[in-house]
Amino acid sequence: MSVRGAFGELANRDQLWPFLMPARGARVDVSKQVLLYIEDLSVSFDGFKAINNLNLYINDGELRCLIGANGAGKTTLMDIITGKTHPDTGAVYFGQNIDLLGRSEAEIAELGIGRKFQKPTVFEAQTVYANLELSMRAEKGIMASLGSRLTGEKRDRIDQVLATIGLSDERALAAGALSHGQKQWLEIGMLLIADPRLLLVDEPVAGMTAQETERTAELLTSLAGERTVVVVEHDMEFVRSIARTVTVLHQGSVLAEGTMEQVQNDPKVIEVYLGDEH
Ligand SMILES: Nc1ncnc2c1ncn2[C@@H]1O[C@H](COP(=O)(O)OP(=O)(O)OP(=O)(O)O)[C@@H](O)[C@H]1O
Repeated sequence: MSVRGAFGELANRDQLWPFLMPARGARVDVSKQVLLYIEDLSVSFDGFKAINNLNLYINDGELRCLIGANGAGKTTLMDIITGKTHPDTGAVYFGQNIDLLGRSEAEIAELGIGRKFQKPTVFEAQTVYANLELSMRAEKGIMASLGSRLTGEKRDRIDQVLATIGLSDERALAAGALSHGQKQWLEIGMLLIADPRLLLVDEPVAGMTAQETERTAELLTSLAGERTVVVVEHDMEFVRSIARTVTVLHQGSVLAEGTMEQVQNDPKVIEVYLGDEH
């Protein structure tokens, strides 16, 4: 399923004149229903293969969970997708037409790939609303941040995101006053402002209460469909509650893939990862 192909002159033009770019995500070719192609990917650190000939395909609109023991390569994989780490070999395509390798982190974010790190990094002294407003201004670039006022459309967008993340009633609260779970949702909201096509979420429920975990499951499930969501998580109960397809990474490669039930009963997985739980 090779996706190497002509990237085209148009894309080069877009790089030169970003203001000519059509609406975000509009150019991503998902005619084969696959949003992310990762093929024959490898990267070594000091001779150690953190990613080892990895092949992974994420369908457009799906909610995929990545699991794997410590050091399996999950973070490194996210780092490669988002342009933070450059692989030694392999291909990473966004849709069939956009080669992500060689692009900067900023360019990849611009293309509609948002990443949520484990620790929330909201602006604690600012209100929930102001945090969302700030990400909108950052998103729109320098021109928008030169003292321009929010238009009605932008305010509607913030209201919409507040409703999605369940923080409409907390809009005037300082972000620092939110619970840990609420901060995580706010940070997801800050990513949603940019309307990403693909959302990469690292350990979203670590440190959350049971109720917050449940709410996060609902949130991520509701985001899938319209967007594609890839979640890295260690909490197996949570993974069970949200995942339709689970990919198990081990030593930088895909060890197994399928429903939670399938991977749970896969002897290879039991041996290397879920053994203790069984
Ligand atoms: N920049 C780096 N330099 C050297 N080694 C690295 C670097 N980044 C990752 N590694 C190594 O690569 C391996 C894979 O690490 P990675 O962080 O991707 O695993 P992970 O699956 O995310 O683990 P965890 O669940 O603990 O976060 C580990 O052995 C790690 O020590």
